[in-house]
Amino acid sequence: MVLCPVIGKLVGKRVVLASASPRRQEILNCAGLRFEVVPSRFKETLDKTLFPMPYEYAMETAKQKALEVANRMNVKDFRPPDVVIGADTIVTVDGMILEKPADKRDAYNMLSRLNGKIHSVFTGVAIVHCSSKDMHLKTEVFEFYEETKVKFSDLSEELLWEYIHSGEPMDKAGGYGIQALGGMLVEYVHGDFLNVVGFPLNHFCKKLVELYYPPPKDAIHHVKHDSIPSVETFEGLSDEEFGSSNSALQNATCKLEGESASSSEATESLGKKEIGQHEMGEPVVKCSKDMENLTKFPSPLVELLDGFKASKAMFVACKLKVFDLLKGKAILKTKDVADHINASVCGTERLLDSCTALELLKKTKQGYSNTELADKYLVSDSENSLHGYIMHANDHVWPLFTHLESAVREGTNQNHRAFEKKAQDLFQDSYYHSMETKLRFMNAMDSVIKLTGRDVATAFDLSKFRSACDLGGCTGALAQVLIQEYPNLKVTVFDLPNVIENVSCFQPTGQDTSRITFTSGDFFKDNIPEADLYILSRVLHDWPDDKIDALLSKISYRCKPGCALLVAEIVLDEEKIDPLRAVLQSLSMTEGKQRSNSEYKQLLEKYGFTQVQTKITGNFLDAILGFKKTAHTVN
Ligand SMILES: C[S@@+](CC[C@H](N)C(=O)[O-])C[C@H]1O[C@@H](n2cnc3c(N)ncnc32)[C@H](O)[C@@H]1O
Repeated sequence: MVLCPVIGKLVGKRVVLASASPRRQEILNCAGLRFEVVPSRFKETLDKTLFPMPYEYAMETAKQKALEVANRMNVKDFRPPDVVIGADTIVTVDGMILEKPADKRDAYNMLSRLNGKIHSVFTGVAIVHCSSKDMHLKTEVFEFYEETKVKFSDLSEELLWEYIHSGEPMDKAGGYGIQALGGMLVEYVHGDFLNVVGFPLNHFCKKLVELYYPPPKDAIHHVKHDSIPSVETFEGLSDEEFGSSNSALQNATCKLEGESASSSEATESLGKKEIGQHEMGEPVVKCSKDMENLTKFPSPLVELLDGFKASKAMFVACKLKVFDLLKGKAILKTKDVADHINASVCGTERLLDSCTALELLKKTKQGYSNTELADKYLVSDSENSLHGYIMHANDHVWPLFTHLESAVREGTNQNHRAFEKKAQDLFQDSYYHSMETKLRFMNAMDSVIKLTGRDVATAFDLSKFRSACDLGGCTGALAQVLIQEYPNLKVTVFDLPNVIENVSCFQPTGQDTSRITFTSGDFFKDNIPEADLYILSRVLHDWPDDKIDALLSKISYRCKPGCALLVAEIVLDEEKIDPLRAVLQSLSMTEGKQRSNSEYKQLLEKYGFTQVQTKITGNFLDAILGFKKTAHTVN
């Protein structure tokens, strides 16, 4: 239930709390806010001496926490959330800022400083509104702080230590938690209690009012519509009106003359308050923005409803090479584009307009041209082109997803329905069943690694390894990055014979590839080459447990103590609901599955790899590294 009408302003928006604090989550949850939690990775290490006032430090830290999350999510999800909320709580006493204690001794020092005295608790809050254009994040930051004074009783050493040994002080600013055992230390509080807990809810709601309910404008603005006379609207009803129990009011849609409902019907449903004076003989309907929001089609659902149309529009424009035609500074009229792509003028116009609405093209009087985003990623021969991956999505993934309902009902891959061919082996029978599909798949893999390979290769320091073997290394795109990053490394790319036969057309010109060797074989049946470092990039998620067992047993057997296995996959969160692209990818129902960090760790440990570390890169693929401890025996 949404208790506070201003919180309702955030309904339908993707709101993220950039804080791991369970107390902040609880306060905002209780207020009825729906949000995701993405703890910030911003280190709280700003130089305190740069801030004349302690609350300035708290506000800056809150802002940096929120911005870090907004940036990370923009890169990860290719679009930012709508709102990110950051907060930072500090305690100040005798001009000193106290944050979370590092250990028990630190907690003792802090609590001794507070003992018997009045101190201030400041929480800085940043509300960051996000948007993005061509993947460039734009932010608007609104900040505030709240101060609460707290008086500690005179406490004995024994009590202080007893409290410290309870473990409660460790993750709390100032070393105490007022909402739990720490409440016993406090004589009185002046100000907002929840601010001491970690989040000044009252001030937050006031800030939302300020942001979303600007004072009513004297000016009434005119709404223009082709088929109806211009009418006037007021913006911003009061909270009271917004929260009115009159359900007819809440459910009412603004009805204007010329629309199907008569004005008397409108008067009835909206009540007198909503129907204004007649000016110049025209009815004036006062329609608050809040009511619009309540009755508006929820935007996240609109995005989901239309998402498939947007994807397909981009796929088709790529397939017809529209972006290739408009590459660089080219500007073309509809007719010219239609002629070049051999398509109808009316169909081409609709496609070009849709791509413009999707911000892939720009439209001016002179014609259509590529946006920066399209030039960089959608032109088929650009350095960072995702064209290959998009064609794979169009020609392979799309048909599979048209049978999603059957996939869910039957719990199986839908190759037989989508391609009229049962796939015993995903690669031989599906991706590689013709030269065309094989090259398309190889192109898709190549294009993704060109964009993410560097992050995988540098997720860990691999400089101590002299030889690597990229199992299922496909075109050798990751091998290319590895030899550039590590001058002493030689890489063997191991893949199926019909892949290795075709790698030559993917090799970069003018680069030294002498440290890369291509070897063909089947990693389930054949011996795998010897190496210090084995790599499995996007291999494990494709196979069922028995195949994984065969492959990892073989690698473990070949891998000498001190040597390592590097896995590149999208790592799911422990709840397996994030990142979205991995969750959705699993719907195509290959026999394999996506895994969480703890599952990858367990899997690697099962096959004799220790010190397993994971790096979430923030790019398309994450990296997991484990070291072989002792020789593993294959059963
Ligand atoms: C999903 S692709 C990943 C390619 C590449 N590692 C990457 O991350 O872009 C899986 C690769 O494993 C290869 N592969 C599949 N089955 C194989 C097998 N039995 N032996 C060797 N390679 C195999 C495929 O040919 C393909 O190149």
